[in-house]
Amino acid sequence: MTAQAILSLRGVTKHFIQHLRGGLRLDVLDGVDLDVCAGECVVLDGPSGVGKSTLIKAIYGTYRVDSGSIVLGGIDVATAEPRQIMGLRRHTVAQVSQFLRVVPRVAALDVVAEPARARGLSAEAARARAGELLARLNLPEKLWSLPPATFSGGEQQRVNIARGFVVDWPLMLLDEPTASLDAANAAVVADLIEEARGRGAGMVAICHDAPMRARVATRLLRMKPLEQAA
Ligand SMILES: Nc1ncnc2c1ncn2[C@@H]1O[C@H](COP(=O)(O)OP(=O)(O)OP(=O)(O)O)[C@@H](O)[C@H]1O
Repeated sequence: MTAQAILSLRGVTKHFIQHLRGGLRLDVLDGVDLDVCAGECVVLDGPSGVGKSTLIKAIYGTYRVDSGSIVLGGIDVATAEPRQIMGLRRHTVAQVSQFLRVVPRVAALDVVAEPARARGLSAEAARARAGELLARLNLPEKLWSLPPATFSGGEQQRVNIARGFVVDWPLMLLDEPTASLDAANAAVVADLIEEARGRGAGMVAICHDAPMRARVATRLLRMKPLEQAA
């Protein structure tokens, strides 16, 4: 691990067995190395199906990898116990996908404030920070007290983004965070990414939109499809 690396991957390898295709073996990641330092936003680059989401899910501890190491916060996610992964998700790493996992009957403002509350901020301070973010992301204030279940795709995505940025995470994993946003809101997300980088956050992102990618990426990790055995 280099001096200031927040995240360090070495030799990460992963395959899937596709049971619906007669147990076909699909090799997706083969020896991925990556260091992400404070203030960097590394964008994963490669064709559809190359393994970008798989790599993000492996870093977040959702997918187990076959071999290699994924070190963040002094813990190797590749071999960590579930409670260590939960600890990393509470203090060190956040994943922001394009879809909000809707919590029934909880107001949008509280959905956004919750990670800040979980990190010890008072209810008042967490809600104030949540409100600032929702306002910046142009979510009408009349929606803040409603559960997001019935919100449009773009409204839910903005709630999700606000929830991701409500805490100053050391590492953020962004999976198409602007996929259903208009240009004005996508620009706000780009600002939030830049501000988080300025605070020293490291980021790994998937971003298909070329102008957005050009704006946020400090570096690309080029991923190539693996040759599959016949
Ligand atoms: N849980 C799973 N079980 C079996 N195969 C999977 C699983 N998750 C992903 N795959 C397969 O692994 C390959 C890589 O998928 P992944 O979603 O990581 O690609 P991607 O690069 O993010 O693609 P896209 O840009 O289209 O989102 C695909 O062929 C996919 O079908």
